[in-house]
Amino acid sequence: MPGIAAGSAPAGAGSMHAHEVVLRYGKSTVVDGASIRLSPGEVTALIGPNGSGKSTLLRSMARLHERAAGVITLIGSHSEPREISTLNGREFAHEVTLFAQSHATPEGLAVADIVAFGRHPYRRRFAGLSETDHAAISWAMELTGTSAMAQKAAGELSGGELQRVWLAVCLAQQTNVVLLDEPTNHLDLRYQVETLDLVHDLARENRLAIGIVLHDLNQAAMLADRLVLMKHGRVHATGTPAEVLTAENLSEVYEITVQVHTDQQTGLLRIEPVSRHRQS
Ligand SMILES: Nc1ncnc2c1ncn2[C@@H]1O[C@H](COP(=O)(O)OP(=O)(O)OP(=O)(O)O)[C@@H](O)[C@H]1O
Repeated sequence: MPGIAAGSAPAGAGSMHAHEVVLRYGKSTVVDGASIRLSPGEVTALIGPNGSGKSTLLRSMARLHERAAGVITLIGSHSEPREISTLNGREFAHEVTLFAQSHATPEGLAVADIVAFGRHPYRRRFAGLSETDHAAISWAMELTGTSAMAQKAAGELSGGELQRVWLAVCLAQQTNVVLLDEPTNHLDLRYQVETLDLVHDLARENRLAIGIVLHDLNQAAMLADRLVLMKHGRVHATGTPAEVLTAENLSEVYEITVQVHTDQQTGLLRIEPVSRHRQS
């Protein structure tokens, strides 16, 4: 995937603040008073064990899960802070996109037509794609390495290829806030690294505010400016990677022994869970 070219990229400078959010499935509370702030130019990673509430929190920030309590504020590129529930659908879709963990595959549709879904918030009823739409679609496909498969049917793609197509749909939407739920799932080593590099560049070069769920703590240490470590629906720790990725925090949350050291060559934190077979 190539680096980011100017032109079709979003303007940047949006941000989002979720405050004391409570989320439930039926009577069961799965997020209990969590707060998270996404700032322009920064990658904020949500980490934590399975079932700790990361995806549900992200979905509530995308207005896909109703809140039982809490406030989520969006600061758009040129506007005052607004509670996200007060924006109409089109306004919200201009500001926030979500890369979800699972999608129904539109088997017969060509990749370019799927990426065009990302332009939906900008299109008038029955109108074709504008030049701006085409430019945004090409930009998103180039960044995600999907241009060469533009005319292929979705049903002919591998899981990882499809994953990149859905990422292209999000980018074609050209929002200032980007929410990504495990975008490196199913990707091979090359596309894992390239996707993380892309996320980094989108934050740095386009000043997007990015919230990303990651399971791989070494990827989180490499990519994130800020981390939110969750356990049982609550924020256990938040701060820079050095503040959050301590052996103590990780052992408490994952309930195993974890070693943390700084790689001498890269200066990055390396997190290593210790197998019980290696413990003396
Ligand atoms: N559709 C659902 N109906 C009922 N409970 C659900 C549903 N989806 C998730 N949950 C529950 O909500 C809690 C939080 O789930 P969530 O998917 O947000 O966690 P997560 O931290 O993203 O997990 P993972 O790392 O496994 O993706 C879990 O206990 C889960 O069982």
